[in-house]
Amino acid sequence: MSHIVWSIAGSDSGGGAGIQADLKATQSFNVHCCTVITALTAQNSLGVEALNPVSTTVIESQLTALSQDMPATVIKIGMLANVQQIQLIAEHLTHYKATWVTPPIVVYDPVAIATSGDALTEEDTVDALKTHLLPLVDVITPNTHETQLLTGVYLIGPEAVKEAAARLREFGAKSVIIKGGHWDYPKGYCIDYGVEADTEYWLGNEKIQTPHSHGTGCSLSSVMASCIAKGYPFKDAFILGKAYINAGLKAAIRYGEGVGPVAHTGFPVTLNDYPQVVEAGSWLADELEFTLPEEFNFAAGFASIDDLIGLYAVVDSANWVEKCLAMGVDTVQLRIKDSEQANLEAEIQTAIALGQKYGAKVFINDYWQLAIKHGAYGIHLGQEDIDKANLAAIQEAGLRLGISTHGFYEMLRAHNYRPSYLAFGAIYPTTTKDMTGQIQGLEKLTHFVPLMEPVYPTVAIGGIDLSRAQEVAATGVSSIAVVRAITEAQDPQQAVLELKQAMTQHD
Ligand SMILES: Cc1ncc(COP(=O)(O)OP(=O)(O)O)c(N)n1
Ligand SMILES: Cc1ncsc1CCOP(=O)(O)O
Ligand SMILES: [Mg+2]
Repeated sequence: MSHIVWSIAGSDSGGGAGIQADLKATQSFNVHCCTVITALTAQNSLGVEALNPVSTTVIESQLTALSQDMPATVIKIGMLANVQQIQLIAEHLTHYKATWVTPPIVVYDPVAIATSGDALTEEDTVDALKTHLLPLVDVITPNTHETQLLTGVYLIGPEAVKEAAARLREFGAKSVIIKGGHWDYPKGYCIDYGVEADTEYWLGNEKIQTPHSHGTGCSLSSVMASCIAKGYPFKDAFILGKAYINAGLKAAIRYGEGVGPVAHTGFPVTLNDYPQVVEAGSWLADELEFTLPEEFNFAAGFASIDDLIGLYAVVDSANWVEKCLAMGVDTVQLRIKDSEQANLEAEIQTAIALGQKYGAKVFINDYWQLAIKHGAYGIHLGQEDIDKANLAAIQEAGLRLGISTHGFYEMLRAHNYRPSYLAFGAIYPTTTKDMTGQIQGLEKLTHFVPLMEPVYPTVAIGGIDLSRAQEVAATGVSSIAVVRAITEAQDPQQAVLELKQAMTQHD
């Protein structure tokens, strides 16, 4: 599907920030970017020489032309040079949000100061931003300085960052990301904070040492706008923005005598460029003095899987476990969702014993205590299950651990635990489980696999049948997990044979 992002921002004659950066960043994510230019800045690598704001009449004519023919999925706002511009943009956003069939999502990167330290507004715009613009913003992405300017909160530590984010939400911004590029806490690290609805999260990565960071804010918010336009959750959009910037900083070179622009290197393909999800119990969390929720324990590094996971059947009874093993399915998971089921423990025990009898890999979903008690080959846990399970006990017992992920945030979170495999889904719509809002699609799988497959076996799950197995396998994923493609097949044995064949015939 084609997506349109509008960038409402200033032109940077030096080509490193503003509209010029936005066009390169959106292009890297194959998103079409329309532009509404608010100022023609005269700047180079050494600084800003003139602002040259565009008149509100000219801005309005650009908005009118675009709104008549090319409405945006996401509107990204950067430099607004004066109060009149802020008011004009706010009026138009209000109108779009009230009248468009699909109201646009607004991403605001509050550009006030250039990397050089020069001001990028004609006057003090803080009050106008708070009154007119912030109530229309879906996600705001200030850096340390911009946060302090907008909130008056000095960011001396994690609690202050949270307080500043809460202020921005009081002004009306629905979600807030406070970028930590200018912090140096813990030393040598860059820590970012995000809050949306009732969830908050922290990301961290080692600082990339380069003077050439011009245009990072504009580029990051444009990547976010592109990913949000493609339907990615805000968290995932931010993670991709971070990874994009990290890769770009590593590749940045000097043009001119001063600060060079961040490089634009396409979709981030190197895991090392991605930030860590700061997980309670991890080293970074300890440094930031985050406390562990009670009874939570962190453990990383689980036993590896002996051979290929291959065709992975997910079934709801020991009887089906046996049928699958007899048919030559490589890996089987017992997934019983009714915890009140009378024979639950017996079913688990039988499934584990069958795995041993066939010398096969049998995973138990959810019931980690029973899996340990009866010596299962492995356990499969979802993201919510991780917080409740005793990971150290699973690790000590030597059981393999598979973790479900739905997107880039969860992928990085799961990576903290160094599990035995990572599952990604749902790839397609499925009737087996309610996955509303969590359908990943083949494109995301195509990005996920090369990032993770060098580290773990990867598993694709959700809506996969014979007609789709080949295209899924073509992503390089090592395993395909299915429920209905086997359990609802007219001839399950034939289905197993054909699925296995499709998995090897994708090249
Ligand atoms: C191989 C595989 N991948 C994902 C899941 C889903 O697990 P989870 O998120 O724990 O959800 P439930 O299966 O418990 O509903 C899975 N079971 N297997
Ligand atoms: C358990 C699970 N987790 C994500 S999708 C899914 C169900 C997959 O079932 P099917 O293969 O029938 O679509
Ligand atoms: Mg589960």
